Amino acid sequence: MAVYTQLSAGTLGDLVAQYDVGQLVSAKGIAEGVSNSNWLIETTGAGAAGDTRFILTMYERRIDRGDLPFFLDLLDFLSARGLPVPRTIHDRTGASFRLLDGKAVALIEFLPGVSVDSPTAEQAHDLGAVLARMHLAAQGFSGTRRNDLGPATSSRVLAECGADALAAIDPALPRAIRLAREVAERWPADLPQSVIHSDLFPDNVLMLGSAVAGLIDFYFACTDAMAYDLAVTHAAWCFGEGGKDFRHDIGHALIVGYESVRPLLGPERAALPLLAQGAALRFVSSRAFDWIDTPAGAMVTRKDPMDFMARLEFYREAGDRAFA
Ligand SMILES: Nc1ncnc2c1ncn2[C@@H]1O[C@H](COP(=O)(O)OP(=O)(O)OP(=O)(O)O)[C@@H](O)[C@H]1O
Ligand SMILES: N[C@@H](CCO)C(=O)O
Repeated sequence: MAVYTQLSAGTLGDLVAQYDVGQLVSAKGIAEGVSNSNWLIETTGAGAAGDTRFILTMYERRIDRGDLPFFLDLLDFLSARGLPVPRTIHDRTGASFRLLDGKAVALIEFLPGVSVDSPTAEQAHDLGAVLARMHLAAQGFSGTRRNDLGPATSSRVLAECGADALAAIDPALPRAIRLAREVAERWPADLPQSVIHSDLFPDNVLMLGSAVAGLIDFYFACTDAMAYDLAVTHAAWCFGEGGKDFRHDIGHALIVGYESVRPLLGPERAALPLLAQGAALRFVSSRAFDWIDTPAGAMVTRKDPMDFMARLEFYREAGDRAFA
């Protein structure tokens, strides 16, 4: 479920009329996603581009409205540089978002493509290349945003969850408290940075055949190490069910694809095993926090932190071998 707010046809029609996109034809709630409400909007089309399909997003929670200009300007910046990123449709006054019943809403370009559960090596190679192109392009973006989900945060969040609450999820989970502290203490501070996506899971990538057609959901984008973004993507894409069954072919293709555009520096490559552990802990901590925070009967599917504990243990044990 990801339509938290019901909007009447009249409200939607009035909203769409604020944009030069033609008249509202239909609006369908999109089930995927958990953070925001999303609708697929169809219109009669207008304006230079003549597009008739759009995504309407209502920002429900977690997103600080002060960050919206950063996220939406970033989409426009990357799209204008030829990256497969949806641009923001600006309203007739030029604004990239509007307020509706006190909540921010934005109309976003619709991109074709489907999310894949189990990528091919070709898809992983293209994803790596697109990620590197995005990093290089984003170095020219003037906005900055601190990563508020870095290793120090993971460590603090897990400690605050507490060993007892973590053990209630799984007896092996409290160990994450110590591991997160150790990773945070060893975290490299001087790797080259750009604006990174930092949440590039399969559900945030739209594929057409073996090529990436869209990168979406930039709402965790922040200024941080490019190699960390590669490590997040590696952790998100290269494992089977439950974080088991590492797929070396996918990891290899991802890194080769990335380096076909932007070769890694020596210190970046050397840091990958640690960065991947930090990436795994980022999702262990946010998932554990959400698990404890979400009542069992809530209509939101809780994501299992143990899927990323399995990845963490793999990266600890495999070291450089995971990135060969
Ligand atoms: N620009 C786009 N073009 C085509 N489809 C899109 C676009 N943006 C979003 N979608 C569709 O809407 C779904 C939900 O979007 P998204 O993942 O951004 O949801 P969310 O609730 O904001 O994020 P989260 O993944 O954090 O739950 C996506 O899975 C995709 O199917
Ligand atoms: N992609 C994340 C959710 C957003 O932080 C996860 O799978 O835990």
